[in-house]
Amino acid sequence: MSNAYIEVKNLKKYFQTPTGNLHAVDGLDFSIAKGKTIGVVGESGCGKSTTGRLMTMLLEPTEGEILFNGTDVTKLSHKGMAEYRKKIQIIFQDPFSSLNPRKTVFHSIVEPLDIHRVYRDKAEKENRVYELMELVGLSERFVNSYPHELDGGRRQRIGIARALALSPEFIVCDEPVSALDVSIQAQILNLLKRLQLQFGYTYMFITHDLSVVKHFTEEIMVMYLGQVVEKAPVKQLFANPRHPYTKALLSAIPVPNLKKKKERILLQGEITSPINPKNECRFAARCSFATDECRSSTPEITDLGGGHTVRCFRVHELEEMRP
Ligand SMILES: Nc1ncnc2c1ncn2[C@@H]1O[C@H](COP(=O)(O)OP(=O)(O)OP(=O)(O)O)[C@@H](O)[C@H]1O
Repeated sequence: MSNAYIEVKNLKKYFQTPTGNLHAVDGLDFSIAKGKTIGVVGESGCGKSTTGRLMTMLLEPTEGEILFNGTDVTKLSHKGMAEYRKKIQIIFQDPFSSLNPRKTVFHSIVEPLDIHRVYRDKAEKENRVYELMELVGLSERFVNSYPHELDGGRRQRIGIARALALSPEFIVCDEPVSALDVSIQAQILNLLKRLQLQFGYTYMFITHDLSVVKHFTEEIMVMYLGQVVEKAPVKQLFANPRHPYTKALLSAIPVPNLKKKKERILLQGEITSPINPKNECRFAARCSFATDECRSSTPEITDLGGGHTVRCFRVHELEEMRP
């Protein structure tokens, strides 16, 4: 038996739509070690947020297992689920829409403590709110401010303080910096990193932007239409991406050094529908290397060793073709 802290097996989420079953997440397998971060990357609609919501059980999976310390949380009793919910938290992209505009900073942060009745003593509870504000770098002078009176970075700090309130173990960060200015992005990423070092949090970091996770995660999982097409330790993925889709994503990251100018790979062709997907490689319609085999059967995952896996029929052939 594996001793992974979090282990996900064959996780699926299908949504019923008027035209058929939409395969939002279609057979994910991965694990996360305690205190580490997994990055989940891919274009809009590939199933990143659905994966995050499944991990926090805000959505019920259609199939599959989510083992948390060896316990399958998809099968928890009502009481067991209440305990699990305290250990896992989610930080959303847009704190403005996830915060109640009529609640002050104090009331936003105290809410999870009240819902879970953590403190009987009022003074202790207030102290905890101030402690959380300090942890996330939010000055006490904002305690009675409303979200609209604060900038995006400070609003996200409230979102983080709320997520930390119940002392979680695992935090899903769903595009936590995408709505922020670049200068503020770095501050929030540094804060999340510092908190991880201080409290040993395990993170799932969801983003459409590979450059954001480069210095933040140990491992990256690239998703395309509900499936993982490539998973690797972060350095390996940036140094030697093997799936044509990962290569295209990486080619879109601007490089500051003009001498190292790289060619951007533009993806052409229509994105395959996630509704009742055919038996084919889901990337085939946009892949310039696709063959008849790619258009008539689904590739299995190839294990390249060292934690690097790829879902592509032609992975070895394409490596040989490299200049
Ligand atoms: N409640 C729902 N009902 C029907 N379809 C849904 C539902 N939620 C998500 N989907 C569909 O599932 C697919 C995956 O959506 P998801 O939001 O997980 O993608 P994403 O990668 O997070 O995209 P984005 O970055 O735009 O949020 C999309 O095709 C989306 O339209």
